[in-house]
Amino acid sequence: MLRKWRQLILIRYKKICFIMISVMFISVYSVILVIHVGINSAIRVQIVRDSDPSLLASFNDKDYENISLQIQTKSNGNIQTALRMDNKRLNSSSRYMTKGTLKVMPISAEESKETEDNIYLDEEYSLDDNSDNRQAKYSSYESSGNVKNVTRRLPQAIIIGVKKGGTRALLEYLRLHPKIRATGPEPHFFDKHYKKGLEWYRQQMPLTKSDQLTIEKTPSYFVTKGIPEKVYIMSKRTKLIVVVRDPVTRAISDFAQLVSRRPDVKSFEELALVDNRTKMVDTSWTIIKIGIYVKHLVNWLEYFPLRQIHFVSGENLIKNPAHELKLVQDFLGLQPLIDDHYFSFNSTKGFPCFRKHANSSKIHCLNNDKGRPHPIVDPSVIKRLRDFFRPFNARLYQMTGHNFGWT
Ligand SMILES: Nc1ncnc2c1ncn2[C@@H]1O[C@H](COP(=O)(O)OS(=O)(=O)O)[C@@H](OP(=O)(O)O)[C@H]1O
Repeated sequence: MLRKWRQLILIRYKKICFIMISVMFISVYSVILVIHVGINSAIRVQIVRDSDPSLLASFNDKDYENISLQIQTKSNGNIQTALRMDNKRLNSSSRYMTKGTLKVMPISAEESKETEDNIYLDEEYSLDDNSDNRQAKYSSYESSGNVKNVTRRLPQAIIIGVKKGGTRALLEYLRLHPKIRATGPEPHFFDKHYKKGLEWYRQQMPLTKSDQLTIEKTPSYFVTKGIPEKVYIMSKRTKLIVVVRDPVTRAISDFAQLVSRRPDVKSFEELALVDNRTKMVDTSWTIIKIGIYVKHLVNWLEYFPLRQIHFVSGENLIKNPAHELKLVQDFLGLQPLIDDHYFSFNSTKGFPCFRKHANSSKIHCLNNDKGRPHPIVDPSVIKRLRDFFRPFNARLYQMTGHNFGWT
């Protein structure tokens, strides 16, 4: 009798053990499945304010480490990439603003490599809390219902380059002018979306009153073949602005951005020279090619007279932004309203920051993607690059009648 009971208990015990093990197994599997689906599915965003044409999205699900993603907007049936980021850390407080219907999705590793090779991404479009208000103001006009006398226009002026020259700073400063309306992200119409047509391009532009100028900036235009003709076809009256910077510092800045996305990339010294023995500069490296400004300028001069191209000194835009802004406003035929009162040098950041109104006490700075620390480069390689760029710089000074003072 006792034996029978023992046997019965043993059978029950085995059954209970089996059930417990199964439950544990299923739970562990489910957790793995949830994590897997969570990583691979599109990232969800919360639309914080969808009554406004500018939607503010916040990533509210969880934190993401090293993720590549893009935000696409859909407006009048057109899908546009509003923001693209590589190897970013996103958390619940990362907030991005864009227009239209939001779709946020991770980019495949393959695709993200392609972007890194051809980086013209402007991370400044990711908005920090300070610029949030600015963007809210920027969009409030569109959402105010005061749309009777406004329309979207093709840009009358374009900041066509150069990458890492200070193009974002210039656009943000110009945006302070009441007669200027500017796009937030870089539209990349002439180099990436040309097939979509001018109507698509126009739709990317902000609403403007008849006396306001529409401006966009896409720094890759300056160096991309075929674009001068395309801009000419759009309008031969388009005013062109190029922010130039010492090509050696520009190259290092461009490289610093590359490293921030691809930490495993070769050293600057290795990439800049064909080999260490001959010390020949590798002119096939995009980062070097971009800096031969005069060669790109020649392509533009085939279609536009020099008087229609205004050069901004990237160095002086940092040292004396008000002066450079005065020259740009003159070039655009605008009253020079953006003056000294708007700027305040932030010694911690090492750059000028700005007020939205001349008498406002609140100061706004560009985010940390602008003004990255530069890597230390072997002085002999710097010298080699200076020697390389010097004749091209001299020709640029001669052609433009402007000595930018690069040694
Ligand atoms: N006010 C202010 N704040 C921060 N940074 C400033 C400012 N004015 C000019 N700059 C310089 O702008 C450089 C980035 O240039 P771009 O905006 O043209 O870069 S991009 O091509 O759009 O990625 C950036 O280059 P790095 O310093 O190498 O990061 C800055 O030197």
